[in-house]
Amino acid sequence: MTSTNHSDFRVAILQLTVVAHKPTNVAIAVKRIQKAKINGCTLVILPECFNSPYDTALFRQYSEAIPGGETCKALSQAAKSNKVYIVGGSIPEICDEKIYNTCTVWDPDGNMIAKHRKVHLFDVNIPGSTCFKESSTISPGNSLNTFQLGKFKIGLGICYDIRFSEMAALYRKQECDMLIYPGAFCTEIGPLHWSLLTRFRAMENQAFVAVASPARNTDSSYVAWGHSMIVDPWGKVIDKATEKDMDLYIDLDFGIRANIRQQIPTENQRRTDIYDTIYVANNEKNK
Ligand SMILES: NC(=O)CCC(=O)C(=O)O
Repeated sequence: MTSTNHSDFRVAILQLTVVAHKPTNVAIAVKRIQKAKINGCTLVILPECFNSPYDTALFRQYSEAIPGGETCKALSQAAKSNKVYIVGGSIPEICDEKIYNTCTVWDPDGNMIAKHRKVHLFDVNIPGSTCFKESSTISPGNSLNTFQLGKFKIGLGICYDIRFSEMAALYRKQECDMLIYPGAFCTEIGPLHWSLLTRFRAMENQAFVAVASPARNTDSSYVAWGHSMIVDPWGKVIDKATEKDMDLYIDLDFGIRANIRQQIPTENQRRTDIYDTIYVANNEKNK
């Protein structure tokens, strides 16, 4: 479990305050990306719905084409002028009249190198707490998506996607070194599940996991939990934010991932003969 002072690269998680005015959200993101670059970061991660309130009634109004819309143009330019990789949180995307909750990834030349549409939509009904039906306006994505940062492979999910261990396991199977989930848990569920899920996905997949939330804004209809964080492959929280508007800059040493995979080699110890039939058996039963 030893760690060294070696850093493969420095990552920034920008916990931005999201307001109703889209150009303000985008301008603030661009400024903070520049600041992350000045602080030596190679990869910058933005929160879920960083250019729009997280509100089903507003997603269509805020939506834009990818990659032709104004937010993508700003992210592409910011990546290019600062020579950084950007995981652009998520934005409401419009395509063929459908709306998606979509994350874009930009390389230091300003090229879009990946795009992930939220696969699992946040439809929950907890009486007296949280009722949200993302599927009332958002359509789900149907694919898993990764990108390469040098020799490291990174898998993408958006918020509610983190609850589905199968998705993370598939990324593990694709040998992802890190998983990134822009997310906006609410203040009711966040305290119990946000950190737990992040640590669990990191520990069970022996990968770094970063979650990036908007800052808490009590003026918005949906109040985000905040507490963006990054967890190492042992499940240890390397750094975390409070609920406030703030940025994290974290050095990542991927050697630690090789260590845990060697020391606790669960990857080679899987009894797939027993449990990989779990859904097959269910499907057969339901026929
Ligand atoms: N934006 C989301 O998907 C919220 C997910 C969430 O709060 C959860 O509890 O899961």
